[in-house]
Amino acid sequence: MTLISVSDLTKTFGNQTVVDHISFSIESNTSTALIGPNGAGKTTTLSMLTGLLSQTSGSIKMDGVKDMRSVIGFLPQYPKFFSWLSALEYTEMAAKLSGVEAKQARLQSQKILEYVGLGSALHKKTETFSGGMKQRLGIAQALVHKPKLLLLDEPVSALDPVGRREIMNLLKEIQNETTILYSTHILNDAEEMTDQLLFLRGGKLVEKGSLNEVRARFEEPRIKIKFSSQEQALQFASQAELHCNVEGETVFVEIDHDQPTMQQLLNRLANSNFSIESIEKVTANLEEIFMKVVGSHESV
Ligand SMILES: Nc1ncnc2c1ncn2[C@@H]1O[C@H](COP(=O)(O)OP(=O)(O)OP(=O)(O)O)[C@@H](O)[C@H]1O
Repeated sequence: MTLISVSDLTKTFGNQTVVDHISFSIESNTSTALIGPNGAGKTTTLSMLTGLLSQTSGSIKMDGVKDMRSVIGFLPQYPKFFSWLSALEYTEMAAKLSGVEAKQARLQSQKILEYVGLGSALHKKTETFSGGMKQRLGIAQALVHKPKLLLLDEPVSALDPVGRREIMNLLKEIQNETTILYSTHILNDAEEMTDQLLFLRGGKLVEKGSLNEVRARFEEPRIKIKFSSQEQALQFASQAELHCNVEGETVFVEIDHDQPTMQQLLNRLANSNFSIESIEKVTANLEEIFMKVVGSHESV
């Protein structure tokens, strides 16, 4: 079921269009990543979805919802945690600001802090928290009023690899109960849990689809052959009459319309005097795909 539909959403500041007629929809209980380099328009898009920023044109619609703010939870890119508040006080404050009644706010805050793994830090001041704990707290305050849509602006960008993994695992769990839209400039973050990828570049939506769909469009399969020396690699590449790139003693043979097949190459190498260390089929990694997608010009 479609939870939110965005149509031709546009934002201009002065004469600069920073979000340019983007359209997409998000299904309930799915996770969507808004991916793009610095300045692509991710924060501006999320700010319009939260209602913090009004759009210049275009529409944002959620079926049956008049005031979207009541059904949206938001974690900004640089949240302020008020160092003098405890985790419980901070989360309760967020709940009350979202209209939750006082007694219920306390109960829901305790519950959500347990859920995000801060059960033992309820009464600790936020100033003592690590980066990972702060992100957990930020997610808790965004979830405390039980929103239908959770918006997260770069939730893992400032974390080390361990913190990043922990938060991504938490988001995977949350996704079972809530719909998530998060921004990132790191495609690897989107690898496991994301149903839909939206690539922004210069304010335009340049690609959208599932990770597998995007992969299929941009993966550029190659066969990687490692020779015993660079000399052999260069010799093979010059004789092969195939599209080859040489890196040290390794040759990457591009596959175009399924040609050449692995079998063809193996047959060819078996009938030669080349000394081969390994041969395997490889595809572009996610970072390479990201560079290709954000380097494209067409909008979708
Ligand atoms: N209030 C504003 N006034 C003028 N220009 C703005 C304003 N807010 C954002 N911009 C411009 O809009 C563009 C998009 O910014 P935005 O913060 O949305 O990008 P982003 O993709 O979130 O980048 P980052 O990854 O660096 O956070 C940038 O060129 C930015 O300078």
